[in-house]
Order: sequence, then C-alpha cells, then structure tokens
Amino acid sequence: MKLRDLLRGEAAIDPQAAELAVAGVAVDSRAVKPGDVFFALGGHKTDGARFIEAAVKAGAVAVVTGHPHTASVPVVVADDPRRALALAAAVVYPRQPRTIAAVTGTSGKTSVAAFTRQVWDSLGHNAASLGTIGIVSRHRNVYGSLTTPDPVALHRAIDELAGDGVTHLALEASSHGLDQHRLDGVRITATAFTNLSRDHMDYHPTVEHYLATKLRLFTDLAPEGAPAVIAADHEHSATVIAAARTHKLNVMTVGRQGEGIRLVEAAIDGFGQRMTVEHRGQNWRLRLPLVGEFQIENALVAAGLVISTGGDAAQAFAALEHLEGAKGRLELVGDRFGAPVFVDYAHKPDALVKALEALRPYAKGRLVVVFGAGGDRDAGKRPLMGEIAARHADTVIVTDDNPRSEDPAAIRAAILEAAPGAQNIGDRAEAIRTAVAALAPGDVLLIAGKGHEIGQIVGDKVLPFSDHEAAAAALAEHAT
Ligand SMILES: CC(=O)N[C@H]1[C@@H](OP(=O)(O)OP(=O)(O)OC[C@H]2O[C@@H](n3ccc(=O)[nH]c3=O)[C@H](O)[C@@H]2O)O[C@H](CO)[C@@H](O)[C@@H]1O[C@H](C)C(=O)N[C@@H](C)C(=O)N[C@H](CCC(=O)O)C(=O)O
Ligand SMILES: Nc1ncnc2c1ncn2[C@@H]1O[C@H](COP(=O)(O)OP(=O)(O)OP(=O)(O)O)[C@@H](O)[C@H]1O
Ligand SMILES: N[C@H](CCC[C@H](N)C(=O)O)C(=O)O
Ligand SMILES: [Mg+2]
Repeated sequence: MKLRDLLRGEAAIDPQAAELAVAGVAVDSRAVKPGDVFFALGGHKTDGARFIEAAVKAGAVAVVTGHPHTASVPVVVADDPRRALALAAAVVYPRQPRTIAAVTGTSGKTSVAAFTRQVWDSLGHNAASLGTIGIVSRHRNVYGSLTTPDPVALHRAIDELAGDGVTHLALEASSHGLDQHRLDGVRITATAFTNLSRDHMDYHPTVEHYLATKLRLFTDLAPEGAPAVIAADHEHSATVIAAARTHKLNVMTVGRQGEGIRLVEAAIDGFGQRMTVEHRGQNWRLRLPLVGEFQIENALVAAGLVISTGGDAAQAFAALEHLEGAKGRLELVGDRFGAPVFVDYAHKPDALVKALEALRPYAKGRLVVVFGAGGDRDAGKRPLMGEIAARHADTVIVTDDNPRSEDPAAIRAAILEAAPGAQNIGDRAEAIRTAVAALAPGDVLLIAGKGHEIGQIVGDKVLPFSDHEAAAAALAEHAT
C-alpha cells in the first residue's frame, strides 16, 4: 500500500511522498506500529500534533494533519484530516458487509440495532450489530465503550465482521460520530432515525446544531435511493423526512403517523404489548414481548429496516414476537415480594420520562427510582432529570452514575435541587440496597442510567460495577 492509495483526493501529496510504502493508520501515538501513517488531529482535550515526535519514534513513516508541521518524516496537510482518516481507514480495512444499516436519534439506537440484527438473523442472514453495547454477531460478543468507535477501530471491526461472513450489519451513528466523521467511508445501504430530544448540550452549541449533525447521516453518508426509515410521531420527524427526500433517499415512515408501517393500536399485555400494525394495506396482529411503549417505536424502525432492505414482511413481523431487549434496556432483573426490579439505560431527560411512564402501569404501590447523572457530560440535564423523577416517581433516590473528573456530591446536589424530598445516597450499591430493602408488594423499582455498563468511572479509574449484580446482591440479601 502506498501513501497515495490512502489519501486519494483528500490531500495534495508531494510526488515522492506519494510513493511511500505504508502499513496502516493510527490516530493515537500510543497505538502507532512501524510503517503506520499517524493522523495528528486537533482534539477537544489536546492536540495530536504534540505527539508527532512520539509517533515517529514508534515507527510512523508519515504524518497527516490539518496544519503544517515539521517532522523527520513526510507531513501531509489535509483540509479535513478527520474525514481523510476515516477514508484511509476504509482503504486499510476494505471488507464490508453488503447490507449496512445505520441508525441515529437521541434514544433507541442500541435497541433498534439489536432488534434489526435479531430480525435479520431469524430471516436466515448472518447478521451483526455494533454500538454502545459493543459488537454482537454469531461469532462475537465484544463489550464496547463508544457508541460509534473511532474510525480506525470502526473500520477494523467492520472488516473483521465481513471476514466472519456477516452480510447484514446494523450500527449506531452517534452525533459525536457523525460530527467527527467517524463513519465516513462506511458503505451505508440503509438509514434510520428514531427521535430527537435534549442530549449532549455540552458538545453541541444548540439543538439545531445537534439536529444538523444527525442529518449528516441522510444528507452526506447515505447514497441516493437508500432506504431511510423514520419514526414519524415526533416534533423533528418532518425535518428529517424532508432532508432525506431532498437527498433522494427512499423514505419509509413508521409509527402512529407512519405511512410505511402504521401502528393501528397497542395495549399492555403483562410484561409485553399487543399491537396491530398495517403495512401495504394488510393488518398484522402481534405481541411484542417487551415492556415500554417506546419499544414499539424501536421494533417498528427495525422491521422497517429489514423490509426496506428486501426482507419479507410476514417473516419480519413474526420475528418481532421473539425480540429480546438489548441488555439493560428496561430489563426485568428480579423481584421482591412480586415487586419487579428493572435496570434501564435512561441517562437523559426524555429517556427517564419514557422509562418511568412505561413502568407506571405496573405500580399498584410506589414507583421507586434510583438514578444519578454522569460527570463531564451536559450539566444542564441534571435538574431536568431531578424534576422528572420527582414528578413521575413516588420515591426518588439520587446516587452516583459515572462521576468521571467531577465531584460526585456536586452532581447529586444539582439533581437534588430539583427533586425535593429525594434521598441522597452516593454509594450506588448502597442506594440500590436501600431501595430494594424498602420494596413492598405492588411497588416497582427502576434503576436508571447505567444499563449494560460493567464499570463505574471515578476520576481516571474504572471500578467494577454492574447494576445487574448490585440488584441481584440486594435481592439475595433481602430475599425474605
Ligand atoms: C469529546 C470526544 O468526542 N472525543 C473523541 C475525540 O477525541 P479528541 O480528538 O477530541 O481527543 P483528544 O484527547 O483531545 O486528543 C487529540 C488527539 O491526540 C491524540 N493523542 C492523545 C494523547 C496521546 O498520548 N497521543 C495521541 O496521539 C488523540 O488520539 C487524538 O487524536 O476523538 C477520539 C477518536 O475518535 C475519540 O475517542 C474521543 O472520544 C472520547 C473518548 C469520548 O469520551 N467520547 C464520547 C463523548 C463520545 O464520543 N460519545 C459518543 C456519543 C454517545 C451517545 O450518543 O450517548 C459515542 O459515539 O460514544
Ligand atoms: N424510542 C425511544 N424513545 C424514547 N426513549 C427510548 C427509546 N428507546 C429507548 N429509550 C430509552 O433510552 C434508553 C437508551 O436506549 P438505547 O440504548 O436503545 O438508546 P441509544 O440511542 O442507543 O442511547 P445512547 O445514545 O445512550 O447509547 C433506554 O434505556 C430507554 O430508557
Ligand atoms: N454514551 C453516553 C453514555 C452515558 C452513560 C451514563 N451512564 C453516563 O456516564 O453519563 C455518553 O458517553 O455520554
Ligand atoms: Mg446506544
């Protein structure tokens, strides 16, 4: 591989440097291997240019940056080095499943990706999903940390999945990922949008910027004619539909106002929901084995993706009856005296409302919630979540989520200000124990915010922690 093969059209390269043999790409000096091209990117915390020397020492044979720098190896200046990196990664890792569906939206991405994989699988395809909970396929179950990994990790993973024989991949497109061009070079064949509500206001200056970033999936990344499955029942649905149509995508709307798949009616049925949907003039009655009205939206987006990429509608709807929720998404993890305990990943205002609303019908007694908020993330959501918990739950225990570099007590205080009467228990395991110990028949407990996570980030350390394990331990301790 020559340097010019990696940077086709993305940067003007000196003819001599263009012929340089290169082995791969790296975005972190600590990951450079001999023969790699090091991409020195200006970042949010530091500047990759500060690590050029370290990268060269580790064996980098060329550097790509946004601004001129001197180094002992050729330096190429690219207009958009993040995009150049993603496109180069796609050259280094060239194999991709032939069907790749990318889903964006504030909430529901992980669930839609997991459901789409499951429905494809039941139709006989070798399917995978990639996102917040990691990579899941017939051959792999790898825990992840980012929703959309950095381009090098992402393209490597996609290449490996294709190598495993995966033909159908559903992946999550986060707004950070879209903004930072992590997904450029992925040959996306179908797209989806769930919803948009307040999130990441520490990163995006305005909601309009946040929405515009999400729209990149439809306006920049998807090729003309690709399906765009859009949940139709939201404030921003019309904007997304218009953007997708303008870019000549093949729009399929789903939901109560959906024209592709219309939700005719739905009703709770135990820890599941019975529903009727209409598709191409035909009605389908089915039972979704999941708690939470929002899961209907996620299931219909997943069915839409499968059908619009050529899957049989009857088989797709039949598969919805066997869906398993993504780990830690309104997951029933046990009960005390018949009072159910759920673990959920709601860590933003709208998700917390949806999770509490979903559980309210099951609470003959009190609806109890244990939650906190992550440090180094949008501080504005803390009082909003406090207010939501106070309004939608009967008993509120505010605890720590991932404090990261912040003072956990200050994070809790910001939530508690809007949740008068809430208990303040920093230690998350103790908060869960306290909630479980007080459960009575008819109560429901929601443990929100960390879902599938198996660590708690305190300062620079990741301490082992799982809401599943903490709940199980508390339930065992209070078994009688
Ligand atoms: C704020 C943010 O999005 N940061 C992402 C961004 O990092 P950055 O470029 O700003 O990094 P930086 O730390 O300033 O460093 C600048 C450059 O120096 C390099 N460096 C740094 C140190 C060193 O020793 N050597 C070196 O080469 C870094 O690799 C980087 O290229 O680009 C990196 C590579 O793609 C990402 O790993 C990193 O994600 C960090 C870890 C992160 O926490 N991101 C979160 C906020 C995130 O992306 N979340 C989304 C949204 C989830 C959701 O929807 O809820 C996600 O997709 O997960
Ligand atoms: N369609 C939806 N509408 C509203 N809330 C939802 C929806 N789907 C899921 N949620 C809520 O959001 C939480 C996260 O769901 P999920 O992991 O599927 O979304 P996500 O978009 O991948 O989130 P993240 O960006 O945090 O990874 C769930 O635990 C639930 O509380
Ligand atoms: N993808 C989200 C996850 C948040 C999960 C929550 N437990 C927290 O730490 O705030 C983020 O990185 O902002
Ligand atoms: Mg996710």
